[in-house]
Amino acid sequence: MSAERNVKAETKEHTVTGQIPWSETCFGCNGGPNEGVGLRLAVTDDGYVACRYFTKECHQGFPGFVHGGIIASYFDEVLWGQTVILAPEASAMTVEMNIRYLSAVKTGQEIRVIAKPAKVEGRHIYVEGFLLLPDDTVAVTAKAHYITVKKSNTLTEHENERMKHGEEPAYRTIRF
Ligand SMILES: CCCCCCCCCCCCCC(=O)SCCNC(=O)CCNC(=O)[C@H](O)C(C)(C)COP(=O)(O)OP(=O)(O)OC[C@H]1O[C@@H](n2cnc3c(N)ncnc32)[C@H](O)[C@@H]1OP(=O)(O)O
Repeated sequence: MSAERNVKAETKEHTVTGQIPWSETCFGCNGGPNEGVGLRLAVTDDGYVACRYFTKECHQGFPGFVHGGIIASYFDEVLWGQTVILAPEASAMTVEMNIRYLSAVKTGQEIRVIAKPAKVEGRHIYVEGFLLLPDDTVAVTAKAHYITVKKSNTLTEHENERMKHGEEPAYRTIRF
């Protein structure tokens, strides 16, 4: 496997057109006192799901660096966002994920996590993504495979109540 390390992405500004609804009960969405991750997923006009995120000190593995399991959570959440665009009437669960950690990600900095437009084959949704450091270095890449299930099989009435809908994205463009 080739190691495409220290590669800088060629970036451009993308227009944000909306935000994926988030849930208080989800570890990836909830950034409250229980120390969830707290990601907000923006949707761009060219079909990406993208997230600007300030990495938290409480998510350290090695001192000063984000734990690899937390980085996996960033991807599980952001790549999952593509499944919401593709199958809003369903809910999708992760069945496989492959992550390549190319460069360490420091805590206390703003990163961007991006999900490319997905490939769909029946119930199977395949999504790829990447994480950019502030200097546009591609630090992590990921591929995930989701399977759609009926929403009623995964969300309780209580969870549905705690879904947030009307929030506006915090930014109008995102560079990646
Ligand atoms: C807008 C909504 C908001 C919600 C807010 C909350 C935010 C949530 C954010 C969450 C974000 C993060 C998300 C998370 O963290 S999701 C949490 C982590 N993931 C899981 O726990 C999933 C565990 N798996 C299952 O529960 C079942 O397998 C599911 C329900 C997915 C399918 O079981 P079901 O009984 O329905 O279907 P089936 O068994 O007939 O299989 C169907 C097809 O799938 C294929 N297959 C199955 N497994 C695998 C595998 N491992 N690799 C490759 N392929 C696999 C299988 O061969 C078959 O293929 P085909 O024969 O059709 O070709």
